[in-house]
Amino acid sequence: MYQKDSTEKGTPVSTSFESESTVEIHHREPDDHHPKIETAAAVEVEVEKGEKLVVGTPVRSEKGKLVFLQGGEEEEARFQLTDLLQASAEGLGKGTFGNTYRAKMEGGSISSVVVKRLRDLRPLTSDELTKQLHFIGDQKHSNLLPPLAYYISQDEKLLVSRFAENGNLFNRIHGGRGTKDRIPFRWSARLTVAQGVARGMAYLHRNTTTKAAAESGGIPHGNLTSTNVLLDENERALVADYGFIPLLAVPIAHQAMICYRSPEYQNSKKVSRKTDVWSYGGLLLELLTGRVSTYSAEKNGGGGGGGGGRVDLWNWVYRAVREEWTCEVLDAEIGVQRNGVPGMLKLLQLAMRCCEKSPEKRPEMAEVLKEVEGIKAVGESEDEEDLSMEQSLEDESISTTTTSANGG
Ligand SMILES: Nc1ncnc2c1ncn2[C@@H]1O[C@H](COP(=O)(O)OP(=O)(O)OP(=O)(O)O)[C@@H](O)[C@H]1O
Repeated sequence: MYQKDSTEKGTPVSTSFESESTVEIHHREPDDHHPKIETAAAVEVEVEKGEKLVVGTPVRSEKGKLVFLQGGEEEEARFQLTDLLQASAEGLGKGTFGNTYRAKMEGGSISSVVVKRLRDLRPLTSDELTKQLHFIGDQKHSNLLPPLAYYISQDEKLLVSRFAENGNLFNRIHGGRGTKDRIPFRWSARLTVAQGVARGMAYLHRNTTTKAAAESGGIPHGNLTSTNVLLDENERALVADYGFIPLLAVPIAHQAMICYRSPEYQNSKKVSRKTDVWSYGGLLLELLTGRVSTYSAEKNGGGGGGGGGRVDLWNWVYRAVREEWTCEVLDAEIGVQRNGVPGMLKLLQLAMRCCEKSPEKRPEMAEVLKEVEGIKAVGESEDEEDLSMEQSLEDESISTTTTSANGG
């Protein structure tokens, strides 16, 4: 197992696992406090006319081994448990499930993977846990980051996924503001991210078209935040960490979604497609305003300082729209791209609809996707014109400032 439990970002941690041949996962009969979780194994969902998706695959009993999930087979040829054992690890942070590390492997054709130590799980049987992990692994879309493999032993429950080269969206939006290290995050790139996230989310929701599937627990996402949207080497948005809420112990699950909690979630503590739509609206507000919601700032170690970066995002934007200073809510970094402003305002309106207090008034993700895909980014040459204007505005120091997540 990991010898040192450090969550400090960038702290090298030596890794070594104990090889174990048996697994002990709490076996407990369901009761009122530990209700049985419906797993996905037997659920068949009609996703489109004539197309059947069988969610959940039979689980092989492979205790104490690195088990590759569907789609991880390619990696199976590229790295094995022994490679992970020898990897050096760097703490990336601590999330709802526990600590997350980047494991850097020597040689081999895959150099880095991310390892999550799952903590505070519900008392699940081994079967329930692995079925849900396979169910999550079965979700395949180019804007999702599925886990590649898992490892379960007496002491450890590890989840392995691809390392996203460009980190998370929170840092992309807020990182390096006011410093020379800031890499501007243009409107067209933000719109592409918004569209990518909508595609990934609409895909997840597509599979909840039957009651049985909805109860299977794999989806909805349940914890969509800007730290759970990762960016690959081409800055493509990858939605991560979906479908885990049903695995978590109840008090821990209730701590999730701290950034983008919808009003009804605060009362019912139940995730749904509509709580996801609210979270997506929150994500759009963060993308458009460059502001950090007070809640995510707290979660991410106080980021968002420096002159009004931290706000109660929803109330602030609602007030702004009511009082007709709409354009002023836009992040100055994109607000100067004048040709893009109509598209930005359309996206802002969509964000507001996603954040309707009443869940029934919120659109479904499929509708959201259609709308966000209908918004066109400005052409590159227009972008360039805007940039020269932006430079002069920057000189007058009008940009809003925030700081990066995790103290970065
Ligand atoms: N596959 C990955 N590639 C690159 N960075 C990652 C990857 N997975 C997680 N991270 C980053 O590692 C850090 C810790 O992630 P973790 O999922 O443990 O917590 P979180 O996303 O901050 O919070 P929560 O789990 O509550 O949503 C975050 O900054 C996250 O963006």
